[in-house]
Amino acid sequence: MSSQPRTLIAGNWKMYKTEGQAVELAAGLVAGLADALPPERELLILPPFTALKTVSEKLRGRERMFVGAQNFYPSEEGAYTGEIAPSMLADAGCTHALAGHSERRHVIKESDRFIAQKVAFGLQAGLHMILCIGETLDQRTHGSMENVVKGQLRLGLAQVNKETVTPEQLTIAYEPVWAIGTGETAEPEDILSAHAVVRKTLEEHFPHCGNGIRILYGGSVKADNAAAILGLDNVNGVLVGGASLQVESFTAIATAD
Ligand SMILES: O=C[C@H](O)COP(=O)(O)O
Repeated sequence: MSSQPRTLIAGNWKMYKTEGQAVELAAGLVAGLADALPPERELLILPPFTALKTVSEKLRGRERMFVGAQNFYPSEEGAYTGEIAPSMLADAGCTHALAGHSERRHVIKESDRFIAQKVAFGLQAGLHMILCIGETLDQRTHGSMENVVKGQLRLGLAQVNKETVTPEQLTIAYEPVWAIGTGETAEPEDILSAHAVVRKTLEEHFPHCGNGIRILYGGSVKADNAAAILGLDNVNGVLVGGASLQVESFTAIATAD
């Protein structure tokens, strides 16, 4: 890529917020960030399914503000009780989606193969895909961070068309499982070393565009550590959970400098 990609500030609301609460939060973010979001940044909100449409309506017409889905099923339509298709997400105003979040890997037990299907299907359906990867505490203490990160990346990207994919379509989020929702943020050197592994693997996997694909950090990002994290090499944004659930903290993260 010739120009620097915009920094992505993403808020994953997980299974929080009723529709009314979600719209109130979205309205607060729009009011707080309409004039304050720095020009080189983009904001992405990932609400629960029931609030996608109304949150999208709140953000409609706002520059550099997007709505995404936390999950979907990789099929156009069909007898998949309880699931949702990318076309339905697009209909609700979604432009982005997650795949491989640690809670889906470890709680729902999604496999690397299924995650890979979602990444490829989501891209074909026109969604900007965010592939989440990251090691557990046990894997880290056994010195396996690098192998886990490389493996999840290679497997998760295995079905992506290497010739046609662009940095405008794909983002990676590195989220060490031990730092998610624990208040324990990775140290700068942990983030630097993991993101360097991700970058090198991306450059090997996608020789024509691996250097331009954004890499987000996620795991206990807060208003008081966001600026330092966003200033690190190979950190092109953050994926925020708990601190994205309040207007004040998420606004502070989105404007942190
Ligand atoms: O998707 C977001 C991550 O799971 C991080 O969550 P957290 O900021 O609550 O640690």
